[in-house]
Amino acid sequence: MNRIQSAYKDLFTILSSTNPFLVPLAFALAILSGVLPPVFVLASERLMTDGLSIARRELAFSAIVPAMVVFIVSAVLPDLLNLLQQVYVEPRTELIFRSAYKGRMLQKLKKLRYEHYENKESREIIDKAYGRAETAALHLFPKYFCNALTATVATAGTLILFLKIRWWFLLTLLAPIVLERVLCFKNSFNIYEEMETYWEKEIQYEKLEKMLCEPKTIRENRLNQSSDFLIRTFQKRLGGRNREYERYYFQNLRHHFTERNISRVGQLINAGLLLWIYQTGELSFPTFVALAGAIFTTLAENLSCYTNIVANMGYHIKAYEYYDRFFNLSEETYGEVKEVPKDCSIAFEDVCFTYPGTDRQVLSHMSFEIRAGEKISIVGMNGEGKTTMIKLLLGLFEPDSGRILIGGKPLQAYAREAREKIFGTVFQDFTRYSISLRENVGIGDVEQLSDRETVREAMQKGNVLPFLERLPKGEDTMLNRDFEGGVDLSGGQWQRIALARALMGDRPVLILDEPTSQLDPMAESELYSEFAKLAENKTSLFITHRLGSTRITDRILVISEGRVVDTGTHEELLERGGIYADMWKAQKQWYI
Ligand SMILES: Nc1ncnc2c1ncn2[C@@H]1O[C@H](COP(=O)(O)OP(=O)(O)OP(=O)(O)O)[C@@H](O)[C@H]1O
Repeated sequence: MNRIQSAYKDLFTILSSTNPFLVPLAFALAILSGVLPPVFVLASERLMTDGLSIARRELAFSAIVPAMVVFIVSAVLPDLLNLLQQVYVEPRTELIFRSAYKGRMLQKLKKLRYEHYENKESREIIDKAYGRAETAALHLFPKYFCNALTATVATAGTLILFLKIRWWFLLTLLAPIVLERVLCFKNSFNIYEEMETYWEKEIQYEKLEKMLCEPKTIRENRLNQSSDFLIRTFQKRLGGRNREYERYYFQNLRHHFTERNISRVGQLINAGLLLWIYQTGELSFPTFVALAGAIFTTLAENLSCYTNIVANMGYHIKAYEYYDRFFNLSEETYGEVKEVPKDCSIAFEDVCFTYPGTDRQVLSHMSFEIRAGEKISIVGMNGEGKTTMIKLLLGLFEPDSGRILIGGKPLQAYAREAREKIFGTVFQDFTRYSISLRENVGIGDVEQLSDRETVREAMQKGNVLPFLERLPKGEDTMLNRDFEGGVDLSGGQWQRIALARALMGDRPVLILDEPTSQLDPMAESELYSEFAKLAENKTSLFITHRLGSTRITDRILVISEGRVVDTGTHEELLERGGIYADMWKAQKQWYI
């Protein structure tokens, strides 16, 4: 109950701060829509009474006109009010909620600890909250709130007409629907819980479906002729899920059937009671017909609408639980040190790390030191922990034990603004933003985004200029084909843009994770010969599988099983033998 209250408080605050007229308008429409049904019952009774009097020539025909007008207005107006609700209030509210909720959630996403994005449980909370909160809000208002208001007014108005005949109609009319809804209320939560258990399975086929629509996948599928196999896999997953739905609904069919018919039986009983009273001569024929009609129409519709809302509200309040849990997810924490260290030495002291939600220790007592300004290659076989080590160095994850020091201070000691200015990074799976080329580079340091000279300098260092000249609008060309006139680039060209982006802001630590994997031999060779200049005055970490390239750095760290197992220059490591020498021998035979 408290959650419903606070949800509504929040919704009304959002709406009134954006459009102060929307809530009063929705209230007015809802109340007027509720007043009209009992008026319709009265008008139809009056119409029949007057009609019979006219037939008996007791009244002139013109006497029926007022009742006829009220009858027509009360019959037609609800549809018009409903239309106004559907074409104005609901879409307008939807837009307001979308802006408010998306805005808030994006702000929270920005601050969230990065580890939540790679953690299954947190991912579920994020996805459910992000996908459902807005829909839940829209159901709570205007749908449920206004419909409940209309139904309450309409039901109360119609019940008064029955109470004037017998007080106990209050019990006989309400008891069946209350009983039905108590059962449905309980069951609607069960349906929700049932659906929750299948969420993971739904994700499995939804992700595959999304993948099947992507150009990258379509291209590979055409070549491998794997489309049919993957479509069959998708259908198998979807079919399995549908069978679970069917089984569930079949199991509950009898249950639903019994529940949903309690109110129908109640309607018949109440119509019988009304007939019994009519037989005593206490009711006129028009009153009997109008009220009997109300039992099966006005009253039935409004009571069932009202109670349906109560039943389904549980579903949407559950969505708010995810919304609350999302906002309770922990955020990045920062320290007090606001200055970027002058001496950007790096030290890992006995660092251990296991990804949240997994058992395997990926970094195991990792220790090493890198002096300020030193250029280091990091090598090792696949899956040994190189990228994980970088994620910890960037503060995306925190070690389970041990310390990471930058310039002699723990990483956590630095304030956000300082930490953001320490690292320039190119990840293996860098992002290809659908914005202009200049912006793609410039967002490496947003403060300098509008400084064309600085952005151009970074482009030059990243070797972007040679292909920039060939683009239709030069550096203002939109990249990716999501926009009209957008241009797609080759993998290597994108990689050069990512490198230029990392060079923005002249950050003291440069981290390059496989930066040449997509470059042609000429561009790769150029990057190696330019490396000393690119990394000038910077502490640099260069993760690579191309062992020859390690000679551009001062020293190599060899990573195996989550720790540094050897360090030295290319020549020293070859002489000493070991993992590096073995990897070099294996690779050399194909190049020399
Ligand atoms: N988000 C994650 N959650 C759980 N385990 C992960 C996650 N990311 C990586 N791992 C695991 O951590 C181990 C080390 O991965 P990492 O990416 O650090 O290796 P790497 O040395 O960079 O490999 P490569 O040379 O192939 O890039 C792998 O076994 C991988 O499966």
